[in-house]
Amino acid sequence: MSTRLQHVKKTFDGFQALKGIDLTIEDGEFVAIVGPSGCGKTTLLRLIAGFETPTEGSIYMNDELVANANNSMPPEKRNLGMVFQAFALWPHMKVKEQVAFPLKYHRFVTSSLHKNKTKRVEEMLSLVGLQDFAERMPGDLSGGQKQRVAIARALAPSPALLLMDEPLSSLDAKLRIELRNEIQTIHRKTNTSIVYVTHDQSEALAMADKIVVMNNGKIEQIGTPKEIYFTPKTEFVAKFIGKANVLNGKWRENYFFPLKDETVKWQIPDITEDMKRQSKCPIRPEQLTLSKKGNGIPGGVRNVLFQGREIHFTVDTGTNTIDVIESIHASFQVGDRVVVLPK
Ligand SMILES: Nc1ncnc2c1ncn2[C@@H]1O[C@H](COP(=O)(O)OP(=O)(O)OP(=O)(O)O)[C@@H](O)[C@H]1O
Repeated sequence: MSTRLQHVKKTFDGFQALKGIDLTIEDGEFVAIVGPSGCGKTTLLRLIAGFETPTEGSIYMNDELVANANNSMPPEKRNLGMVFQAFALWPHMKVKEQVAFPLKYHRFVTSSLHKNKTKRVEEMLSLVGLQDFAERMPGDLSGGQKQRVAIARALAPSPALLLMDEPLSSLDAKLRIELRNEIQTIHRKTNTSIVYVTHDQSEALAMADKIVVMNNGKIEQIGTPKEIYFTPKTEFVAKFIGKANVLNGKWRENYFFPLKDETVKWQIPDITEDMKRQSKCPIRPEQLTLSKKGNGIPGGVRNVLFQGREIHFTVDTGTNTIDVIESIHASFQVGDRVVVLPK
């Protein structure tokens, strides 16, 4: 199912939480919504789900108008599944009953799924690796297992759109990576459209077909993970996704001059015209290197963080700090005078 938001605004008691959102989620697409706390991610998801009504603008599902300021189709009439941060399982139901529940009550369940509920429950539990846990109660499951049940339950009626709000944020780091891989596999197998809200940019980069970066109730940029990472349109996107350095300087075509001294001239491709107009150059720490001398920005090493696979350096240029990621063979120490160069 495709979902389209057109000029959607949402105001709560005079506070504008969404300031005009235009977004299309194509059929089968995995869209991640990222942004800092309070930027409007959950509000956007709740509007798509039908828990909130837009103050202005329209929402369409498969070209059918489902919501505008005057009318809003309730959640149960939209063909959706939902998974939230809190596991929200019913405490008195066995795992298999939790997954069977929407097969009885979701209004879009096909008659074949409805007739073969037991088989569908088995299928869903094996999809999330819980085939041996059908008889357990939620209280006897770990956090990761609970979230797997919530995913199986949401997917059982085969919804056309799955909405996930920070589904992994209450799990520990190792489980997050494990379930991240599982959600991707599930997406490949089911091809359900997914809208996935997270404040974790690495989750979005790893999982999504398309990333929507939000800030302050607005969309800053929509793009593939590679587009967002390598060609951020704004300083906010560059810093929020992957923590780029944003250097000030002058541009002449594809040449960037980070200093007044124009002998320091770097050739940098693929920078958006927006950033050039602002005389800024977003550059990733791993795209930079340190040297004792050369055609770069001079500074002093302020901090050295050994990370096992790489070393993170912070260089103080007098006006700014620049982050540089080097291989473990780099041997600079705090206090060394260096120059920063593109690799
Ligand atoms: N029912 C409400 N009444 C009043 N203000 C609200 C309501 N719901 C959300 N807001 C406000 O709208 C803004 C956006 O909230 P939202 O929950 O969408 O942000 P978020 O990006 O999901 O944040 P987080 O990552 O912290 O969950 C916030 O300033 C919030 O306080």
